[in-house]
Amino acid sequence: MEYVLKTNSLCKSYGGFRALNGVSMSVPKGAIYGFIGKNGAGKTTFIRIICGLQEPTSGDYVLYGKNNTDKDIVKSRRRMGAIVETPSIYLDMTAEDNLKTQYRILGLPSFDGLNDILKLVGLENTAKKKAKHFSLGMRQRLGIAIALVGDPDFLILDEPVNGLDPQGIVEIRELILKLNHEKQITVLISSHILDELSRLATHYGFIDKGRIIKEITANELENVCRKCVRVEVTNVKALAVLLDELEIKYNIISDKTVDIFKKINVSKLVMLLSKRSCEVISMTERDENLESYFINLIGGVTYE
Ligand SMILES: Nc1ncnc2c1ncn2[C@@H]1O[C@H](COP(=O)(O)OP(=O)(O)OP(=O)(O)O)[C@@H](O)[C@H]1O
Repeated sequence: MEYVLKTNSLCKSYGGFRALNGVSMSVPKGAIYGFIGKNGAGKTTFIRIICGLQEPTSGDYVLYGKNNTDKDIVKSRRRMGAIVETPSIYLDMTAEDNLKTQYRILGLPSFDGLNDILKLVGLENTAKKKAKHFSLGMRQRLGIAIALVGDPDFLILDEPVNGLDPQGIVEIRELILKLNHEKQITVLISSHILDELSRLATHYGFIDKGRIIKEITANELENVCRKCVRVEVTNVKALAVLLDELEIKYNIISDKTVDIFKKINVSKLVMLLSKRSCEVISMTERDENLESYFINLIGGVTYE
């Protein structure tokens, strides 16, 4: 597997406080990597370090094959666009002038591709409207447009849908998917809006108290979180044999419980089992999602 970013035991201390405590994570090329953690978990600190805005206290990382201590890390960073915390836009300027400013900051010789970027983020018709008159969603899309100047193939977005209304959230989602699918841009996206992230991400990294507690692919997570009915019976073996006969998928959880991954006809199941001297003690529908998975991971604590 090819990785855009690999970090190795990154630590960051502020005085005596460890904001990052040995973060090792890997972002595969082509991924939409959902970076999940509650407020204060260390997401922004991590992103600031990767963007070169802060130095790690210890540990290192490799971005596009270059170690952060390597002089050529600057070249790797040119392949990256980012929004850290809030997008850096000039409110008194139009979308076009904001982009032109970014072209100049990056020292690009012409404004080639500017109109394409405006179109891509759906701001091509904003003409002379200044960014201060944009909706929050438009500002966020302008922030992404600015991050796209220089044609990056890795985009880092820190909480891009925070504070947006449902329509704004959908627009950002569609934009991120378009950038990933059509332009093959790898995206690292931090968020604590897990329902939204679960519609996008191909990979997840969970951070808590400055530590990565789990990395998992969306497919793996789907298997873990599959909708199922948990059935408690007096004879698991009899239930397993019956489910095999009916070609229904299941997981044996304990010597009394089985998770069944299909809608089942309860009365039929109870009747068939009773013929095999097996009683059903209880039956519960389980629908674990990204949010409950995360809460379980961090030890059952709710988050803001
Ligand atoms: N410059 C700083 N000086 C001291 N402490 C800091 C500094 N920056 C961040 N911290 C602390 O480090 C911890 C991690 O902060 P960080 O902003 O990285 O978290 P986060 O996961 O991005 O949270 P949020 O979702 O609220 O943005 C927090 O406890 C924060 O108070």
